[in-house]
Amino acid sequence: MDRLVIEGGRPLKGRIRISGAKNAALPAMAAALLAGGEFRLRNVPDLRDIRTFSRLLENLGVRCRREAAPPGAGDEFEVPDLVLDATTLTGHEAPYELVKTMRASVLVLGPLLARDGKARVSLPGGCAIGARPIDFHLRGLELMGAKLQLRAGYVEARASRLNGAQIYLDTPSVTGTENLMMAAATARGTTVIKNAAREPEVVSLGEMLQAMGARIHGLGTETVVIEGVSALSPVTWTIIPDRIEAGTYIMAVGTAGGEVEIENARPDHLPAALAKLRATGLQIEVDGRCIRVRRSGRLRGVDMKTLPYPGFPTDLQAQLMAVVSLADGMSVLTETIFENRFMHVAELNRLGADIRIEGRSAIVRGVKELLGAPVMATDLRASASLVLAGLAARGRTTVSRIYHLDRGYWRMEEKLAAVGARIWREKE
Ligand SMILES: CC(=O)N[C@H]1[C@@H](OP(=O)(O)OP(=O)(O)OC[C@H]2O[C@@H](n3ccc(=O)[nH]c3=O)[C@H](O)[C@@H]2O)O[C@H](CO)[C@@H](O)[C@@H]1O
Ligand SMILES: C=C(OP(=O)(O)O)C(=O)O
Repeated sequence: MDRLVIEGGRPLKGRIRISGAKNAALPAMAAALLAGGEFRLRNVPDLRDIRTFSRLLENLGVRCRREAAPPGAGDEFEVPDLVLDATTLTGHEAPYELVKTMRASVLVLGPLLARDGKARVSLPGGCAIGARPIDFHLRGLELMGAKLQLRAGYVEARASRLNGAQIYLDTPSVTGTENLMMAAATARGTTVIKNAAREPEVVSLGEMLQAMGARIHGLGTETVVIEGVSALSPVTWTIIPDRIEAGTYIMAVGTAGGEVEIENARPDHLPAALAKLRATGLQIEVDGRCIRVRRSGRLRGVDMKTLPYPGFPTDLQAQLMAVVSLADGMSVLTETIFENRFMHVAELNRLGADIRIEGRSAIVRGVKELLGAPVMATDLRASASLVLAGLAARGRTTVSRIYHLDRGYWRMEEKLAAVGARIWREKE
C-alpha cells in the first residue's frame, strides 16, 4: 500500500493542468454498452476507477484498449484515447468484487437492460460516506417495465423491451438520472424524468447520447425528456475537465498560499465553489479555460451548505474544510447530500484543527497553524482534504491508505510537486 509524505509550509507557484472528469468518464464508458461498434473516448484519465470500470466492461465482453489519437486529431490530451467496442456482449453481470470497490458500477444496469433485456448487478451496499441506496434507479426501471428481483445481494433485472415512463426522483440523483437516461434512450415511447440531476456530468452524458442518435430535451434542467429511438450508433467523445479536481487545486492555494494557474478547467462548472472561495478572500480570476488563484494573507471563515448542482458540491466539502481550518474566524459547513461525510474531521483535528460536529454541520474555528502528523484517509475527498491540510502544516504529514485518492486524482503528488510542494509517494 502507498502513502503520501508531505513537508508542508511551501507556497505553490506555477501551472496545474486539469484532467478529464472521472464522474463524466464512467457514465460515458457505460454508454458504450448501448451500441455495437467502436467508441473512442478522449481525455479519459488513467485512474484506478477507470481501470476497474474497464475490467467490469471486459467481463461483459467489451473490448477495451488505450490507443494514441489518430494523426491530425490533435495532441492536446495527456492520455491516449480509450477505445471501447461492445459489438458482442458475452456477460450481463457486475460482480460484488468490482461493485464494492466502485459504486458507479451500477451504471451498467440501465444500458444492459436496454441493449439485451437482462442484467445482474451486485447491490453496492454502504460505503464510508453513507448508505447510498439505489432505490431510485430500481423504481425508475420498474416503471419502464423491467422485472426486478433481489436475490443473494444482486439485482436481477429482465425486460423484453423497456417502455417510456413518467419518473419522479425523490432527490436529484446523479447516477440515477444517468442510468435512467441510458435505459430510456432506446425505450418504446417517451420517458420524463422529473427532479432530474443537473450536474455537468449528467448534461455531458446526455449530449453524448444525443451524438449517438438519442432524442433528449431539457438537459441541465429539472425535467429531462427522452423520446426513445430504435437504435444508437458509436461516437468519438471528449470527456469534460474534472471540476472537482480543479476545485481541489484552487483550494490547495487556499491552504498552502502562493499563485497558481489552473489550466484546461471549466470555471462555468464551478459557480458555487468559486463564489464561496472568493468570499474567503482567495483571489480568483477567470480567463476562458484558465483559473488564476492567489492568496495573499489569511483567509476569512465562511458558512457553506452542500447542495445538488448548481449548489456547492459535496465532493468539495472536505477540501473546503481544510481551507477554513486555517481561516480567520468561525465557519459552519453543512452536509446535506450524504449522512456520514465528515470522516476527515477527526484526522484534521489530529493536525491541530479545531472542528466539532453538530448533527449535519461541522463547526470550524480557524486556527493560526497546523502541525504535521500521521493521518489516515478514509474516502476519496477526505484524502484530498488531508493532503491540502498537509501542504500547510508545519513539519511532516503522512497520509496513508491513498488507494482512495488514486480512485479519483491522476498523479496528484506529481501535479503538486511541479508547483513547488514537497510531496512524494512511499510504500507503507
Ligand atoms: C460516480 C459519480 O458520479 N458519483 C457522484 C454521484 O454519486 P451518486 O450518483 O451515487 O449520488 P446521488 O446523486 O445518487 O446521491 C444523492 C443522495 O441521494 C441518495 N439516493 C441516491 C440514489 C438512490 O437510488 N437513492 C437514494 O437515496 C443518496 O444516498 C444521496 O444521499 O453524485 C454524488 C453527489 O453529487 C457525488 O458525491 C459522487 O461523486
Ligand atoms: C463519492 C465519489 O465517488 P463515487 O460516487 O464513485 O463513490 C467522489 O467522486 O467523490
